[in-house]
Amino acid sequence: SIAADNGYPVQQWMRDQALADHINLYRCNNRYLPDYVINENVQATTDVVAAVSSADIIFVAIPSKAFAAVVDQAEAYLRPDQVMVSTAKGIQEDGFLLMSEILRAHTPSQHIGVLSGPNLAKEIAQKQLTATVVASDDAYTRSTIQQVLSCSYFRVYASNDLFGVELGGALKNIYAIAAGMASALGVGENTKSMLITRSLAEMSRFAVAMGANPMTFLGLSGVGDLIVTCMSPLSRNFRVGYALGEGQSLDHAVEQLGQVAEGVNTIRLVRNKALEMGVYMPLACGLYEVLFNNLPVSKVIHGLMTGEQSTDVEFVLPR
Ligand SMILES: NC(=O)C1=CN([C@@H]2O[C@H](COP(=O)(O)OP(=O)(O)OC[C@H]3O[C@@H](n4cnc5c(N)ncnc54)[C@H](OP(=O)(O)O)[C@@H]3O)[C@@H](O)[C@H]2O)C=CC1
Ligand SMILES: O=C(CO)COP(=O)(O)O
Repeated sequence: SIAADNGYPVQQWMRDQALADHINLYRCNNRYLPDYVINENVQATTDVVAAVSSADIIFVAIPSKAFAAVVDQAEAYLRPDQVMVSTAKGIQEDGFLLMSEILRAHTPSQHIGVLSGPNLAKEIAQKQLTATVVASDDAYTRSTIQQVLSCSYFRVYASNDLFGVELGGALKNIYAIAAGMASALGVGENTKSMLITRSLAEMSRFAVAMGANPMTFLGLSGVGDLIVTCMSPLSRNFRVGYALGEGQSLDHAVEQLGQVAEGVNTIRLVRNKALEMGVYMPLACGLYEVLFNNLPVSKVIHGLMTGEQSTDVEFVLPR
C-alpha cells in the first residue's frame, strides 16, 4: 500500500481467491486488516506468474515456515535484474537459514535485501510515523527501496549489514514472548527495563558468535524492534507470551492468535544453536524450558536472578 500510495502499480499475490476478489472489489483485506482502505493501485491476484513476471521489485512477506515453498512456486518466472526483499522475521529450521539466504539460494536475483525495523503492521496501516531499515550489500537495492517506500509517514534508513539486520529481526521475537509473559505476571517497570536490556545483551552475544556485527543492534532493526515488540500488545509474539503468563498452554495461545508468532519456533532453533556453539543465553534457554518442558516460570526467574554474577556491557568489561 505504501508503494501504491507513492504511485507505483502493485500486484499482491496471495493463495486465497476469495480474499483476492474481496480486496479487488471492496479495497479491503477483511481477514488481516479489516479497518483499512487499500489503495486502488494494488491489484490482488492468485496468479503467481502475473504477480512476479513483470515486477521490478518483489517483497516476500510470508512466514518463515512457508517462505521457501512459496519462493519455489515463483522461481521459474524470476529474473536476475529483479530486486527481491524479504520482510519476514524468522529462521528456517533446515540449515538454520535466514530468509535472504533462501532468496540467494532459490532465485536468480542479483539484488537481494531485507526490510526490518519497529514496524507493527497495524500502525503502518494507520499511517503512524514509522521508520524502517533496508539492508543489502548492494547499493542499487538500498536506494531503490528507499525511493519506492519513503513517504511523509514512513522513513527508510539504509544499512549494508544484511545479516545483522535480519538476525536482529528474528531474535527479538524470542524476548517479546518473555516480555508478554512478564507483563501478564504484573512485573514492575524496573523489571521490564532489565528484561529488555539483558535481552539486547544476549542477542548481541549470539550475534558475535554467529559472526554478525553487534553494532547493528544499536539501530532500528535491533534495539528499535526489540523495544516495540517487547512493549506492544499489537505484537503477536508479545500476545502469545501474555497468554502463557495468564496460564494458558502454548498450543492454546498459538491457536487463539490465529496468526504467526515466529518467536515460538525461533526460541527452539536459537536455544539449540546456542547449546551447540556454547553461547550463554539464559533468557532464551529459560524460556525454552517454560514453553517446551513445562518448567514453572518462577523457577526460571529464580535461576536468572541468583545465577553467577555477571557484567553489564560485555564489550566494555568482558563476562
Ligand atoms: N505483522 C507485522 O506487524 C509484521 C510481520 N513481520 C513478519 O512478516 C512475516 C509474515 O507475517 P504476517 O504477514 O504478519 O503473518 P500473518 O500470520 O498475519 O499472515 C501470514 C500471511 O502469509 C500467508 N501464508 C502463510 N503460509 C502460506 C503458504 N504456504 N502459501 C501462501 N501464503 C501463505 C497467509 O495467507 P493465508 O491467509 O492464505 O493463510 C497470510 O497472508 C513474519 O515473518 C513476520 O515476523 C514483519 C514486520 C511486521
Ligand atoms: O515484527 C514486528 C514489529 O516490528 C511484528 O511483531 P509480531 O510478529 O510479534 O507481531
